[in-house]
Amino acid sequence: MVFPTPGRSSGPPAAPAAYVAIFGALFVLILALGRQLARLRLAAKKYETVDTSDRGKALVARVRIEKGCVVLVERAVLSVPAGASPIPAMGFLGWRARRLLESLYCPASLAVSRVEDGENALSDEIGQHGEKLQQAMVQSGLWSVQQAEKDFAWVWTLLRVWDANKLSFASRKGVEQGIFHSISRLNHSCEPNLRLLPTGEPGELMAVATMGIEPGKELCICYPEHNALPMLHFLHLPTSWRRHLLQRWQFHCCCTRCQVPEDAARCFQCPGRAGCPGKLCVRAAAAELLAPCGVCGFALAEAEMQQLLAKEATAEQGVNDLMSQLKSAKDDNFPLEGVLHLLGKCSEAGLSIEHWLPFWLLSLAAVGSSGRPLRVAAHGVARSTTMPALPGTFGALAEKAPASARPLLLAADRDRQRLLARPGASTRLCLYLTFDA
Ligand SMILES: C[S@@+](CC[C@H](N)C(=O)[O-])C[C@H]1O[C@@H](n2cnc3c(N)ncnc32)[C@H](O)[C@@H]1O
Repeated sequence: MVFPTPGRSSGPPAAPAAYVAIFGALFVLILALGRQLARLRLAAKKYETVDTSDRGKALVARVRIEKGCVVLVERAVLSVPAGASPIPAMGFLGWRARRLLESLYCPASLAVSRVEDGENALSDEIGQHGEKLQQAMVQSGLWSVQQAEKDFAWVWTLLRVWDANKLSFASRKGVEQGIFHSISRLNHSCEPNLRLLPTGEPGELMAVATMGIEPGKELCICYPEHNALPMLHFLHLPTSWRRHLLQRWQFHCCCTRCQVPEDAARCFQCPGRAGCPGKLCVRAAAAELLAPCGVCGFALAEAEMQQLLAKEATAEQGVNDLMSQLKSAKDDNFPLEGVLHLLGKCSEAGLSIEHWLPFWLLSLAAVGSSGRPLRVAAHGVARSTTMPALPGTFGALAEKAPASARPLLLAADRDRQRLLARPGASTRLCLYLTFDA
């Protein structure tokens, strides 16, 4: 005796036409849902991609974006541990990822290897114009000699894309480098309005607004997130130095800050009427001369300007010597006295507190007097540009500092108290980066 299987109809089989109709209807429904979801996602997107006349494509805000808002979260299309060659990973890319990467900005050659890039620069591995690429592909073990010859063109394209678009970031796996579909479209600015932060997930980053952004405004990040010096962020450097470091990306920065003739990182206290809070800034392009005071209009004669610039150069020489000393310094012999002495020299030279030399020395002094290991503090600032609030104040430091260093220390103390008094100031104090204040 044959029993019907439970759930199975014992009646005549359904007509194939009915199945086709059901599957057809389901397919149409899924398509419509997909389209609706895509539309919703687009509506929720806070940015759009536009073409610019001088810096390729750019992302601009579609809506008003509030400070602290997460503008986008994205997983890298391709990521590898920092310093590792991306060539083997390229051998495993699917066609969709390849197409996506091929659509990103692609320069004609690789950036020249620079000391600050460390070892294993891509241009060292394969030559600036890909001369040694086929050899590197075969050495990776993923390509035969014949296949390397065939795939050369697209791997060479992807490597240039990689070199121009890769970003370094920390994740649970350690420091990684990766390229992204949207994040890699963000241009650089020396007054960025976004900061990239790791979400903690491997290969994932989020872009957070560091200020309120109006619709139509370009969204920008700061490319060299690593410090140029221990505890001095790239954004505090003088224009000429920023320009030098940006050569790594092979472009001349056309952000608004770089277009302004006065260099805010090289300013002197106004020597005009007593107590004038104004500054005289170096004009970056015009043969090292100073612009008149923005507050009282006081202007120096050329000979006096030369004198001030000579004093600045002497202070800078002292700082260069300190840098060499710091490179070999151990955590337990932090040269605090040397730092305070140099701060005094900066004060005597009339440098304003925003000038990069005193700014850097003040940061060092704060860490040096807190008893924190220099290495830990420098790393904290390099990765996040924020520092845990330091226990001591600049005021306390001023008591034991040479008299010449006191004016700058006391001014820094007032600034710090003002920062701490702001609503929302937390125990994590953004001491060194005031651009997003
Ligand atoms: C990661 S891509 C950014 C997106 C790129 N604009 C595009 O069209 O896809 C980096 C390149 O954009 C250009 N770029 C980015 N920021 C710039 C800036 N501030 N000034 C000039 N060019 C810039 C440079 O050509 C740089 O190599």
